[in-house]
Amino acid sequence: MRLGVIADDFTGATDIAGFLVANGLRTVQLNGVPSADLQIEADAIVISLKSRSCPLAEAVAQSLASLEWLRSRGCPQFFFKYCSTFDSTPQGNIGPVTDALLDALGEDFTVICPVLPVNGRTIYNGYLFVNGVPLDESGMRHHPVTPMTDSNLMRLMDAQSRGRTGNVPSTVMDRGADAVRAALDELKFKGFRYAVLDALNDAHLVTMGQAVADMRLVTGGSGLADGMARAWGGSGDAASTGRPAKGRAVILSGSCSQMTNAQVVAYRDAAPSLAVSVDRCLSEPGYAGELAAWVEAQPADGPAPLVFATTPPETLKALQARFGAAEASAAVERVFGALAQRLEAKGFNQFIVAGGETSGIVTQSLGIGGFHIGPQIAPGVPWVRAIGRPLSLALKSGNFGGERFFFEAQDLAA
Ligand SMILES: Nc1ncnc2c1ncn2[C@@H]1O[C@H](COP(=O)(O)OP(=O)(O)OP(=O)(O)O)[C@@H](O)[C@H]1O
Ligand SMILES: O=C(O)[C@@H](O)C(=O)CO
Repeated sequence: MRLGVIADDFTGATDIAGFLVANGLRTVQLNGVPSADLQIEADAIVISLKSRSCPLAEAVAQSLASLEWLRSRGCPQFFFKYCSTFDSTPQGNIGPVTDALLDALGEDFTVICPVLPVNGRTIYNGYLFVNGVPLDESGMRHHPVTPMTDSNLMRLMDAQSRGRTGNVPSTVMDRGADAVRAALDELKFKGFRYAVLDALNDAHLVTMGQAVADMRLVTGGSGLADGMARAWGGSGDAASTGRPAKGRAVILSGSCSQMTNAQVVAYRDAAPSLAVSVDRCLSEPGYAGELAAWVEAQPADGPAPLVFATTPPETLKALQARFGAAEASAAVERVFGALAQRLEAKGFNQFIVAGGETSGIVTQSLGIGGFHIGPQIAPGVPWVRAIGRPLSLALKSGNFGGERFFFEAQDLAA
C-alpha cells in the first residue's frame, strides 16, 4: 500500500479516491473505521469518516483509530482529507485532528492545502478562494453548520491548533519543487508547525506534489492528492474494478446547493421526475413506498427517473421555518434511505445521489461497507462499486459537477 487517506466526510472521500484512481492507483474506499480482521489489497485506501462537524473527541478518536488500522497494514504515508472550502470554524476539528495525527506519527510539521483548481478552489498568499471569490464572500459564509467568515487559512488554522502556520506563496511555487522544499525547510526551522501551500493552477499541483511526495503526513483537498499521485507516476487502468455494474438506474437528489438546483432543472424536463414533499416525509410513514412504486413504474429503457428534495434557497428557508431545519432534513434523509432500500429490493442497482449527507444515508441504508473506485464522471465524482455486490453509485458533493451531470453519469455507465 502506498497511501492511506483519512477523510472527514463521505463525498470528500469519494472525491479524493477518484483522483487517485485517475492517476493509476488502485483505490478502495472503506466506510467508517474498518474492522481489525478486514483484508484489502490496494495501492491506496481511503477511510471515510463523518468527523467534519461531530464532537471533537469523537473526530480525534476515529481519526486515530483509522491511522492505527492503516499503520497495521504497513501503510507508509498518510493524507488527512478535508473540504476544499475548509468547512471548519475556530471551534472546528481540522487543527486538533491534524495535531493528533502528527503526534501519533512522531512528526512535527505538515502542509495545509484545501485546493482543487479544476473546481475553482485556489489559494493565494494563504487566502482560500472559491471561483475567484474569497471564501468568506462565497456562499460558504452562510453555511448552516460551518459558516466561513474568514478566508485566511493561516488565521483559521492558528485559531484551532497547537502551532503556528506559515505560507509558501505562489511565487515560490512558480520556481519549482526544490524551491518549495527549501521554503518548507525554512518554515520548519523557524518553528512553524504547518505550512499553507498556495496553488492557482494545475502546474502548481504538479510542483507541490513533487515537493511533498515523501512527506509522512499531508493534509488538504484532492488537488494536493492529484499532484502527489502524478509525482508517483502511476499508470494503468486502475478504474476497472470500479466500473459501473449494468442495470437499472435512479437519481436521488437531496442537495439544495446552487449547482444541484441547476442540475435538477437541466434534467427535470428531459426525464421522469418527482418532487419530494417534506410535509409528507414528516407525516406519512408509507411515503417511501409510494415514491418507490412511482420510480418502478417509469419506463426501464428510458432515462433514469429522478426523485428530488432539491429546492431553491428561498423555498428551503420557508420549509425550514415551517417544520424546523433539523426535523425537515432528518425526515427527508429517512425517506431517501428507505426509498433506496426498496428500490434495491426491486432490482435497481445504479444509484446516482446528490449531496454529502444524502449520499451517506443512502450508502448506509444499502449496507455498503466499502467501494472499488471507478472512472470519474466529473472532477471529484467517480462511479463507485460496492465491494462484493453488483451495485454501483455516483455520490456527488453538493456543488460538484456541471449542469448536465445527471446525463453524464448515465452516459458513462451505458
Ligand atoms: N426540501 C428540503 N427541505 C428541507 N431539507 C431538505 C430539503 N431537501 C433536502 N434537505 C436536506 O438538506 C440536507 C442537504 O445536505 P446534503 O449534504 O445532502 O447536500 P449538500 O450540503 O448540498 O452536499 P455537500 O455536503 O456534499 O456539500 C439533507 O439533510 C437533506 O435531507
Ligand atoms: O473537497 C471538497 O470540496 C469535497 O471533497 C468535500 O469535502 C465535500 O464535502
